[in-house]
Amino acid sequence: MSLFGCGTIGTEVARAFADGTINADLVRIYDRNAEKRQSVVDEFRAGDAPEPVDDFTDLFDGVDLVVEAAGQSAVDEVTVPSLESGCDVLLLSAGALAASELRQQVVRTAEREGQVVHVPSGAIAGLDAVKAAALTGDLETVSLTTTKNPAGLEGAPYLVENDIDLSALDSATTVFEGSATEAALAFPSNINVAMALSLAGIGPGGTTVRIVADPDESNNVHHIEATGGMGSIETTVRNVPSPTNPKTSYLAAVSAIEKLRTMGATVRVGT
Ligand SMILES: NC(=O)C1=CN([C@@H]2O[C@H](COP(=O)(O)OP(=O)(O)OC[C@H]3O[C@@H](n4cnc5c(N)ncnc54)[C@H](O)[C@@H]3O)[C@@H](O)[C@H]2O)C=CC1
Ligand SMILES: O=C([O-])CC(=O)C(=O)O
Repeated sequence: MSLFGCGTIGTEVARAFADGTINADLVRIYDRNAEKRQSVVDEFRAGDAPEPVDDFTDLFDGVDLVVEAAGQSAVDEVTVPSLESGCDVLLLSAGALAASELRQQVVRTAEREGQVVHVPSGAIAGLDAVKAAALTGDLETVSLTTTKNPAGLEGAPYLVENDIDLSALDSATTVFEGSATEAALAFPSNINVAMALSLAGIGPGGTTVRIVADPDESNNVHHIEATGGMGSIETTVRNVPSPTNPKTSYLAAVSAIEKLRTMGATVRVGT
């Protein structure tokens, strides 16, 4: 496998290769920041380390899967070339697929090339049930309410464009309501989970998203509600943020690791 993105999630994923949790080889790594590449190499014993490359197109040769853990712009750059080079992809920055043109291009390319696009559950719980409910054809509503400390939302384009100053908040405040499509553009680094939920359920146009900034909340909280002919589903995850990136829940990295680990497992539990 190869890794695109050596930040918070990429480093945790690399550690899982280094300590044998994932029973496969990490062959090459890429990040636009050379220091980040080197710090991932340093996670490995000499001789076992992946090769750091400074051009992402060098990730593909002889590799079966590329893990993207960088950002929405990276999904745009790397997904189609990976698929065309015979690699499956695992996308953490799934919100990029809110752009329907890219989503269609990715799906068409994967179909044509016979490759697979993996979107892990990431920082949320319940995609197994939502997927099964969607299969019945009568899943009616799916909503996600995400509550983060202002530190986990800072810098989002929607807040900047609308002059929303989170430092002025003294209580929980809804800062955004809209579809998952709108949320992915408004909060590209905060709400990739909404796209995973959309792809599992009723699509990004029909999935509704509410984002709450709460100065008294220290966790990244994701509450899903889904209703339909099968009954109703509710899940809440209260995630501990990653120490190196408060936007990113620690569970997101572990979810990707578990996805990669079970690709080679004999017993695979869950939908
Ligand atoms: N699906 C999910 O549940 C979750 C997804 N995410 C997403 O996963 C991605 C990674 O998250 P973190 O590791 O916390 O971010 P991070 O900011 O800690 O690390 C990202 C790394 O990617 C590199 N990078 C970014 N864009 C790049 C590009 N276009 N080309 C080359 N290198 C690039 C940066 O230099 C940095 O080292 C983000 O897009 C984040 O929004 C985060 C949390 C949950
Ligand atoms: O890690 C989280 O809690 C969710 C997140 O940032 C995302 O989906 O982009």
